[in-house]
Parts: sequence; structure tokens; C-alpha cells
Amino acid sequence: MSGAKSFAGASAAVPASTPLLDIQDVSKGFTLHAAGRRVSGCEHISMRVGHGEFVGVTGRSGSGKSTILKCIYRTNLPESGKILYDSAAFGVVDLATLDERRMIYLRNNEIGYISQFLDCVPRTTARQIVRASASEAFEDEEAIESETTRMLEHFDFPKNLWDLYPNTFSGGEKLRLNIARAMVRRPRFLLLDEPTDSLDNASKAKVRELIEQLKASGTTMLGIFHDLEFMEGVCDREYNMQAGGFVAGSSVAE
Ligand SMILES: Nc1ncnc2c1ncn2[C@@H]1O[C@H](COP(=O)(O)OP(=O)(O)OP(=O)(O)O)[C@@H](O)[C@H]1O
Repeated sequence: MSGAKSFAGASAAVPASTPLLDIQDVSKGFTLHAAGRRVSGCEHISMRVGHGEFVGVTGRSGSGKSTILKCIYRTNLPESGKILYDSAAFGVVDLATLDERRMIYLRNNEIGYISQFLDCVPRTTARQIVRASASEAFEDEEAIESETTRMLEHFDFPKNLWDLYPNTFSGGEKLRLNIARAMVRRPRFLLLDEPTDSLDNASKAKVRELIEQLKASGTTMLGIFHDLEFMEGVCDREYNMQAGGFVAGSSVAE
């Protein structure tokens, strides 16, 4: 990508058969100090996701769907197991133990995370939010500016909202801004944490369209959707947390 930042010391390519993500027996629990007890987040999760695949994660509420996604993005630190990720910059790395500097590089350049919530600095306009994200991935000002504009236009973000603060935006507008912010870095691997939950059917259809576009462009995705029927035809396989394995779809990476 033009003007994109690169990481010194990028390492060798790996065979095409290597899955993009290979989660091996990952567990994560939480200690609730005030209550003096432990809560299980997710237990013994193993799954592989092939390059370009879209895997849907299902399971009852509290079964650990968000916990495993956060372990991959490393906002949760796994307690045991490995999360092998076939990165473009460093080859295969274990996200469970990767040093912070390279983890931040991967978040800025390779792995995106989209939820239904828009976390941002107060009094920052929609344009500034996307621009700040672009500046993590691109070096020259021209590329930052043009990619910001391109993404806001691409995701149909209404022009009259570009220079407003997002606190008054609708759920669909916030989500589109969230997606534009994540996508401006052109991640090769996207984690989707229930992004469509608060949306009406028209906005959901728009998200599905975006996901279809991303899939066609080769982006690998792992997503939690409560309404998996809605994702039918886009989702290649379904991993169910209670079953502890894939329950639908053909195996690409196994
Ligand atoms: N930061 C945390 N501190 C303490 N407990 C947590 C934390 N994050 C998750 N948990 C607990 O871990 C378990 C799994 O939570 P998680 O959010 O992963 O479930 P989920 O399958 O995504 O649920 P839902 O579909 O309702 O969003 C729950 O019992 C939850 O209370």
C-alpha cells in the first residue's frame, strides 16, 4: 500500500497451507477480587481459521465468545494455550505471548477489531477519528488524508456528519464510523464482536454487504453474530463454544 508503514526486521514467508490462525487449547479465567472468586471466561478452545475464510462463532450468552476474540486481540491475556497467527510482518507468532511492541504493530497494521461500541476521545469529530487511525498505518500526509476520505465515502458515511462529534449519531452511523476507522488500516484479519446487535434490518443488510466486499477482497474474518442465519451464504463455517468445535460448513483449514 502506498505510503504504508512497514516494520523493520519483517521475516520469511510461510507455506500457503499454514492457517492464518491456529488456536490451541486456550483458556482464560477472571479473578473477581471483591467477590473473592474465579469466573471462567473460556476453556480449552481450539480452532483453525484458513486464509480468506469467514468463521462465525456461536454459543449461549456467557459461553466465552467475546473472551476468545479479546484473547486474539490481546485485550485479554490468555492464561494457557497458544494463539498462532501467520502474520505478514513476522511470520508465525504466538499472540498469547508476543511482546507488546509487535502486538501493537499487528493491531495497527494487520488485525482489526470491530464491536457495536464506538470508543473514542471526547470532542473528536468523525473525520478526526478515522484520520487518527489512518495515521497509524500511513506515513505521508497525502495518503492519510486521501485514505480517510476514501473510507468515509466507501462506507457511505453521511457527508454532513463528517465534522460532527459522534455522541449524537445513530447506532448504524456509529457502527459505520467504527468500520471505517478499522478498515482504513486495511487489516488482513478482522475480528467482529457482535457488530450488528443494535442495528435495524436495513443497517444489518448494509453490514452484510460490507462483509461480502471484504471477503471478496480476501480479508479473513472471525465474527460473533447472534443472527447467524442472517450471515448465511457469507459465513464459511460455524464454531460453537459449547460443542467446542465446528458444527457447520466444510473444513478449509482443518
Ligand atoms: N473482564 C471480565 N471480568 C470478569 N468476568 C468476565 C470478564 N469478561 C468476561 N467475563 C465473564 O466470562 C464469561 C464469558 O463472557 P463473554 O463476554 O466472553 O461471553 P459471551 O459468550 O460473549 O456472552 P454474550 O453472548 O452474552 O455477549 C462470563 O461469565 C462473563 O461474566
